[in-house]
Amino acid sequence: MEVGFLGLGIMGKAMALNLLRHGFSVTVWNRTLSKCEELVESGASVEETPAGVIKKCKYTIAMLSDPSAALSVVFDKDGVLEQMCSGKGYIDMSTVDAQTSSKISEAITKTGGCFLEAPVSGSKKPAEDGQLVILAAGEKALYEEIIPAFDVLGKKSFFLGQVGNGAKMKLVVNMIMGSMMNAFSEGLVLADRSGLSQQTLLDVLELGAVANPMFKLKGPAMMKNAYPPAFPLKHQQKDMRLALALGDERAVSMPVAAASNEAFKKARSLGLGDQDFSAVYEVVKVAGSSEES
Ligand SMILES: NC(=O)C1=CN([C@@H]2O[C@H](COP(=O)(O)OP(=O)(O)OC[C@H]3O[C@@H](n4cnc5c(N)ncnc54)[C@H](OP(=O)(O)O)[C@@H]3O)[C@@H](O)[C@H]2O)C=CC1
Ligand SMILES: O=CC(=O)O
Repeated sequence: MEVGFLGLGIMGKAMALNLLRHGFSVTVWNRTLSKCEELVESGASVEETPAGVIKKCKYTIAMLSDPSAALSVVFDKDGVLEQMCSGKGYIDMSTVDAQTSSKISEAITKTGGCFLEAPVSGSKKPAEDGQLVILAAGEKALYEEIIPAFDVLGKKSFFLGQVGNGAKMKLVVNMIMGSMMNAFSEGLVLADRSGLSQQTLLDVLELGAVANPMFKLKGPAMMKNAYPPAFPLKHQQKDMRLALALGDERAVSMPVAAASNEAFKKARSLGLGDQDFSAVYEVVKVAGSSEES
């Protein structure tokens, strides 16, 4: 199967490499074209524009940073729309809001092409291992056609109905994840300031009802103040912001998420946006400084 791939950041690179490893013919494009080199060494072809990829491939997947990137790659000069037509499918796996996704869907559909949004749950390692959870919505026929690629990229795919539902589900999940990361950071600080071992806290958490892979994976590095980027903090803050906007729209009060968003914003203002989202711990540590320290 031949697929195009737009966006070779942390996730896109891992996903495109995975497709190549599983025998797919992959044609890539990235805004910073030099990032395509590693993919070429692994057997990918390169095009110089998104339009070039669309022209060449029946199916094209995008994995871009945020709504503005997703829109720009579709609507700008040399973008997706210039070559989109009947018989082609565009699958946007970026995390964006439902409005952005719907705008892209309408434009693609007007050309006669098919659109699927398919944001993913799971970070760098699940992307490398083909263990993502795919939250698809949009054109059901395209979903069925692209399943061979989803089977390589993920451990489970959900089809959630009309465009927007995948985006909303992803934002709900990441709103919970961002709030959990803040609560976890506060727990690490509180344990430390109470004279308790943080490692023992991790061991206790692991055995109880709130055990989860995120605490287990991120905790040891956080204890060493290390935040190698798997899920960049700037993207987690974008997801909190978009989830809060969804809450505004639906009149859902979310004080926990709002407080977590403030902590991520503060972390960004301190220059931590490109670190892993667990770097919010740095903000919580400072906020948690008592008058005794
Ligand atoms: N990392 C993670 O753990 C996860 C991330 N996601 C989501 O997946 C998406 C990608 O994440 P990730 O790979 O981590 O992000 P990165 O920041 O590593 O990569 C972002 C990609 O978007 C491209 N890009 C940014 N702005 C533009 C623009 N204006 N025009 C064209 N291309 C642009 C970048 O190109 P360039 O190289 O030129 O900068 C790069 O290819 C995001 O929506 C994120 O929220 C979802 C699940 C997990
Ligand atoms: O969006 C991030 C993730 O880990 O899922």
